[in-house]
Amino acid sequence: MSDFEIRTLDADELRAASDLFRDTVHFRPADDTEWERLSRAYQAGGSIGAFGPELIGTARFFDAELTVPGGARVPMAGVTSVGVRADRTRQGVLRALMTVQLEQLAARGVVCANLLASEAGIYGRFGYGLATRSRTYGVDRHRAAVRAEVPSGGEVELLDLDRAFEVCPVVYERLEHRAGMMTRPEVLWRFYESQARRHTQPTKALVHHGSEGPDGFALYRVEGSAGHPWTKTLEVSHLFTGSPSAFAGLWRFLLGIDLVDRIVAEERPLDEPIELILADHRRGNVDRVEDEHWVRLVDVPRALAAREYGHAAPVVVEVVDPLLPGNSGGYRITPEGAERTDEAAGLRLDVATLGMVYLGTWRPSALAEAGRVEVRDPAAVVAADVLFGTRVASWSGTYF
Ligand SMILES: CC(=O)SCCNC(=O)CCNC(=O)[C@H](O)C(C)(C)COP(=O)(O)OP(=O)(O)OC[C@H]1O[C@@H](n2cnc3c(N)ncnc32)[C@H](O)[C@@H]1OP(=O)(O)O
Repeated sequence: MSDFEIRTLDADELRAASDLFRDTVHFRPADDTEWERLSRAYQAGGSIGAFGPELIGTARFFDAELTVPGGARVPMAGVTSVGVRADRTRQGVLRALMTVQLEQLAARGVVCANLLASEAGIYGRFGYGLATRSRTYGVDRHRAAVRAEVPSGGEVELLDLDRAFEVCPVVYERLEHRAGMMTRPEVLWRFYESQARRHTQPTKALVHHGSEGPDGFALYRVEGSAGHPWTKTLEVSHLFTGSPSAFAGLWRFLLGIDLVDRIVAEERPLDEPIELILADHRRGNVDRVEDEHWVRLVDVPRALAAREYGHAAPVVVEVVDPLLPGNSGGYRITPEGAERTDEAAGLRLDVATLGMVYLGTWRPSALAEAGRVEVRDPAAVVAADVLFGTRVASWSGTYF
C-alpha cells in the first residue's frame, strides 16, 4: 500500500505544484510577475497532485485537438509539468499519477494524450510511443540565398510582442494542419507569451501576407555568442506556413536581417524543404534530429477509426494494452477504415508501439525488425507499411 494519495488540485494549490515541477527540472520557482502570467497556462481542473502528506508529485493536462492522417481532428490532452520531489522518486509516485491521469482522460472522452518527454526511458511503460520527430537546422546567413525560381509574391510584416500574441494565434488556426499538428488553446499561447517575456532579448514576430490574407508567421530572437557579442545567432521558433510562398517569403526576410551570422530553426518537420529553396543547399545544415511528441492512444477504437489509410490489402492487428485493457484486442485495418474484429491477427503490438505507427512516423516493418512488432503473417507487415504510411511527414511544431 502506498503512503500517498492522489487528488485533483484546487486553484490555490497550482503555484505550489508549479514550484515543485520546476524544481524537479532544476528551474527556480516563478516569481510573482512570472506566476501571474504562467498561471494562465493552467487549465482549471487539469492538475493532480500526490500528497504524502505534503505535495510530493504532480502532473497536469490541457485539452486540445490533434490532426490525424487524412485531416480529421480528435480530442487530445496535452500532458505536461510532470515531476516528483527528488526525495520521493522511485517509490511509485509517477506510476500512480499516470494511472489516475489516464483514467481521468479516458473518462472525459480524450482519444489520445500527447507529451514531450524529458527522458526517453520514462513513458513507454505507460503506453506512450514516440510518434513524431523533428530536426533542427542552421543556415549560414552570409553565404545563403534563396533560388530565383522559388515562389514569391507576398509581403512580410514585422510585429512587436504585444501584436504577435494577438495575430499569430489567429493565423495559426487559419492554416491547414498536417497530421501531428494540434490546436493551440489559449492556455498554451499564454505559456509562450510568458516564456517570451521572460527572455532578456526581445522576441519579434513576422507575418506573411499572401494573396488570400495572412498565411504564415515566425517568431524569432537574436542572441550574441558568449565572449563574442557581435557574432549573432537568430533563433527561429513557431514557424508555420500555409503556402510555399509564405515559407520562402519568411526565409527571404530572415536572411535579410542585418547583424546576424547564423539562423537556427529548431524542431522543424523532417521534410521541410529548406535545402531545396537555397541556391547552395550546403549553406543549410541539419544540427540534430530529435524526439518530438509521444502519443498515448487512450481510445484505440476511435483513434484507429479517425485516421485514413493507404491502399493495401487489409491487415488484422492485435493490440495489447495492460493499463487500459478495454483497448486490447483485434482491429481490422483497411483502406476504408478500421474496426474491431475477432479474426486471427497478422501482427501483434503493444499500445505504445501502435502510438509510434499511428501518425505514420515509423514503418511497422522497421519496428518488426527491431522486435517491437510480432509478425504472424509476413504479408501483413508489408501491407501495414502502406496502410499506416503518410505522404507528408507528421509533425507537431508545438511544445509544452
Ligand atoms: C511530460 C513531462 O512533464 S516530462 C518531465 C518529467 N519530469 C522530470 O523529468 C523531472 C525529474 N524527474 C522526476 O520528477 C521523476 O524522476 C520522474 C517523474 C521522471 C519519475 O518519477 P518516479 O516517482 O520516480 O517514478 P516511479 O517510481 O513511479 O517509476 C515508475 C517506473 O518508471 C521508471 N522510471 C522512473 N523514472 C525514470 C527515468 N528517469 N528513466 C527511466 N525509467 C524511469 C521506474 O524505474 C519505474 O519502473 P518500473 O515500471 O519498472 O517499476
